[in-house]
Amino acid sequence: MRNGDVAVNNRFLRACRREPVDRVPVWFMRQAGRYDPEYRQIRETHTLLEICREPELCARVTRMPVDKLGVDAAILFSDIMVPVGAMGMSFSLQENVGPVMDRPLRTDEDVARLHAFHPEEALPYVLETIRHLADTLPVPLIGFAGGPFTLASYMIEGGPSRDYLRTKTMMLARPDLWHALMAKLSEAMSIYLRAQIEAGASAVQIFDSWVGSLSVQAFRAHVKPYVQRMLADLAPLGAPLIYFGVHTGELLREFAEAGATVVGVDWRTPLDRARQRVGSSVALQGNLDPVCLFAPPEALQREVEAVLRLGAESPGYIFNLGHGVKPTTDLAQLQRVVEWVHAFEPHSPAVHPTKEELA
Ligand SMILES: Cc1c2[nH]c(c1CCC(=O)O)Cc1[nH]c(c(CCC(=O)O)c1C)Cc1[nH]c(c(CCC(=O)O)c1C)Cc1[nH]c(c(C)c1CCC(=O)O)C2
Repeated sequence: MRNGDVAVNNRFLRACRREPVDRVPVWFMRQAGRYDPEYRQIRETHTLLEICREPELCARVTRMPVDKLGVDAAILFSDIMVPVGAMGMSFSLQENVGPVMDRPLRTDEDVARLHAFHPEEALPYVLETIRHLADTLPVPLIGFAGGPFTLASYMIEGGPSRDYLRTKTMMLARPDLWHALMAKLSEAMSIYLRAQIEAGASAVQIFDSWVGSLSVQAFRAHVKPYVQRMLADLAPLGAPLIYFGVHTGELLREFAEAGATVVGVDWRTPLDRARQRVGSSVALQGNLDPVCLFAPPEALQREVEAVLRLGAESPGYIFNLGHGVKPTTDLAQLQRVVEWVHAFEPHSPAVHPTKEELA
């Protein structure tokens, strides 16, 4: 694969497709962010949404971790809330808090007012950024959108939440309204992701970060059909489809069944257990605890290697954190992790302690 004169490193895409790889591919959720002094400097003069709206700057920020860390994929710099604005709900991104809606979504009228959007018309800058990156990056570009539960939770709660009380109450008390909302969100995000792939994203990730707050039964009844529909709509495009949320150990099998081709795993579930749950037809991505990046290098290296041994046991594995890079992380620690992941021999049989050694 080439971009003009640049050869594109495709080990990330090969691993997504469970094909043999020379090295385990690695990228980090939130790999462009406040841990990087250059990013903090840009943020002194631009808000996050301003960066998103300026294709040249947005492409530069997207590319920074590729050049600084040596990761095997870039992820579009944007936010899951960007298309929420295009659907007619205004919000702000508050530092150290997250998205806060100007007016939360609570009533039938609020759901009726939410509208579909044409990505080329409503968010032309996103697609322009993707086109520019797809022509110039030395690694594949991952596009993304928020998952329907996570977007609904911000809309309904009005901001971050601990217990998703209003969201789950709507699900139970007003199933008709809930289903209307899920249908609108999943359809809009599926159109948005399709546009990203058509503009040049090689893979997409659905960040349903907070869906792990649901029981397996609630996920099956109230969310899974919509995720399944999104994934089925996108499957014919041939791009790998990553589905991720935190606290989702019990849901991993459901994610694979819903049609994800790559399942993201947080740090709570060991990757061998995740593999048992999802079967052999999908790839896995994860799952170093982001807090391990605050450990001394020797301790960090042990943790990275422990993750690699479990993850690389079967084909189709992408190294990542179990959630996003924390803002106070040391950039040098991320560089070390990339080096160690790339030094690991993916095909060497994992070294298991013998029964005698364990005894
Ligand atoms: C839940 C969620 C959001 N946004 C996103 C999610 C899903 C991933 C996850 O679970 O973390 C997705 C997201 N947000 C951002 C990206 C960029 C791409 C990347 O490097 O991963 C991605 C993939 C930029 C951003 N989006 C945000 C930042 C924080 C830094 C800044 O304000 O510049 C970044 C880099 C703001 C944001 N936006 C959101 C939150 C919770 C926050 C953090 C608030 C804070 O810590 O100040 C909503």
